[in-house]
Amino acid sequence: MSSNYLLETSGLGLDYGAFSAVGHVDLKIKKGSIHTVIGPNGAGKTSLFHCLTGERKPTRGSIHFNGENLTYLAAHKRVSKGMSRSFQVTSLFQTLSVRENLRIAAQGRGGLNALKFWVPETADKTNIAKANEVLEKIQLAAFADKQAGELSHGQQRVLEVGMALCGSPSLLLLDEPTSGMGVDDIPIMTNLISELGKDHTVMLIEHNMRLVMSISDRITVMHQGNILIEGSPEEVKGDEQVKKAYLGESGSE
Ligand SMILES: Nc1ncnc2c1ncn2[C@@H]1O[C@H](COP(=O)(O)OP(=O)(O)OP(=O)(O)O)[C@@H](O)[C@H]1O
Repeated sequence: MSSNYLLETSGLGLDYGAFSAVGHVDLKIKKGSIHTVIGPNGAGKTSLFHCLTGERKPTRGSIHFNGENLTYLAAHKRVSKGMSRSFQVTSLFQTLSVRENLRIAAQGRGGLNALKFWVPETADKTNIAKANEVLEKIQLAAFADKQAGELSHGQQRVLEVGMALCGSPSLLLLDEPTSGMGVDDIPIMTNLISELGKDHTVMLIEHNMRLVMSISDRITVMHQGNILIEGSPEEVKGDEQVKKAYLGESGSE
């Protein structure tokens, strides 16, 4: 496997019964890039994402990460290999402070440790330091002692990304980071992902075309379970096949 790529799939596919949600996907994500997967509704983006995170076992093909085959590795073991996905708003601890949420996420780096009540003092100091570092990065330091449930929806989505960052991932996987966000909050997420892209490899699924076109290094367009094209934002923007695939799509801007 070429060392240029952090993640490579080969012939990756996922069937739901007789239906192929993902056909044969060869996805290559370059180290240090922001790589976005787009496509019309039902194109198979989320199914592909779930194969990458380990939430779904692929029906065929392989996934190599850092040169290692982890096609069938459990989701929590992928986290310890350096793959981290954003949490869902529903998985935030609403009545705990923003800092506590981050500390718990940092504690969970080794898997299910997040749920342990007793943590050695030195490890806890490291987790608190990580939480504080991430607080700065996601620009929520001013809200550190607020309950997560008191944040705006947009800030909660930012906190989800922060929780994924607490795992110090080499690959950050984001599933529609702006979904449900108000238009005023979208630039905050756009800037955050763009900033994170400076020292992380980021793979995301996203519908907001303004965000996609402004921050992506590479874009993979999926259609009916397969890759239609992969290219730079400019290449994708002008592609006739892509326009055709999106015809009749109202979910994209
Ligand atoms: N659990 C499931 N069982 C059967 N079919 C499913 C299941 N999950 C998804 N599908 C189907 O697989 C296809 C791909 O769905 P998927 O959610 O991966 O697409 P998507 O590109 O993420 O779409 P969207 O942009 O709407 O989220 C769709 O036709 C969907 O109806």
